[in-house]
Amino acid sequence: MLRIGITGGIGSGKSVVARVFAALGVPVYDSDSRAKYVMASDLVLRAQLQEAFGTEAYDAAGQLNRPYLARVAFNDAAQLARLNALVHPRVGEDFATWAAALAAAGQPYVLKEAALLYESGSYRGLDGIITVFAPAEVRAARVLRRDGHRSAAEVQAIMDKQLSEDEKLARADYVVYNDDSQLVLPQVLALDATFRKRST
Ligand SMILES: CC(C)(COP(=O)(O)OP(=O)(O)OC[C@H]1O[C@@H](n2cnc3c(N)ncnc32)[C@H](O)[C@@H]1O)[C@@H](O)C(=O)NCCC(=O)NCCS
Ligand SMILES: Nc1ncnc2c1ncn2[C@@H]1O[C@H](COP(=O)(O)OP(=O)(O)OP(=O)(O)O)[C@@H](O)[C@H]1O
Repeated sequence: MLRIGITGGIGSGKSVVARVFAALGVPVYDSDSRAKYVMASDLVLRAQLQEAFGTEAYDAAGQLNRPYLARVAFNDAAQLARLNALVHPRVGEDFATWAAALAAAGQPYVLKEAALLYESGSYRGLDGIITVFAPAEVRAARVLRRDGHRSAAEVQAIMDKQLSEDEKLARADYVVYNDDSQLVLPQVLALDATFRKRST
């Protein structure tokens, strides 16, 4: 079974593109939401996050305090590195377990969707990477429309913590253009055929 990564900067549309693969029956691992699930359910990780970022890392109901962590981590490279070092290895283990079950069930390929495949090093365990491309100004406008609670400066701060589009494009094995220059569906169908063929 192939393990294919799908990445792209904030607002590139990787979740939208991943949903098209999912509609074709491809299992998709959503690293963002799995990271949040692991941060909420893994008691060791929870204790480590509270030790690193204070008890405010969780709210009174025991839920992850995302606005607090976003403020702390997206404004300070050292704090973000600390958060990543605690969370990313656990997400890696969670993905490995998830993918092993699907391999045993005979899936030809699965997708791992993550904003940070290169930055987190998790590209190393994958058989190919798709980068979803859209220019920075288009991505910023989409995120401002989607995330009402984030300011333009906050979106820019997140972009500054991610690899540039140029670098992601240079390192990608496959690219899906989601900048309105091409239709997405034919690009996804072509990749789906490629991966099914590669897996045989
Ligand atoms: C800091 C947290 C709690 C903020 O949550 P919030 O709901 O406000 O934002 P959300 O998760 O939707 O992130 C917004 C966007 O920021 C970007 N982003 C998320 N984590 C990171 C990071 N560690 N480094 C750079 N960019 C990031 C992504 O493009 C993401 O879509 C959350 O992002 C988090 O737990 N991040 C650490 C875990 C992680 O790295 N997740 C990403 C893939 S594993
Ligand atoms: N081609 C498009 N035209 C218009 N809007 C789009 C297009 N592609 C995606 N969007 C919208 O842009 C926003 C960002 O897309 P999406 O959530 O898929 O991005 P993402 O890459 O997963 O971002 P993040 O890193 O924040 O998770 C969404 O609201 C989505 O509906």
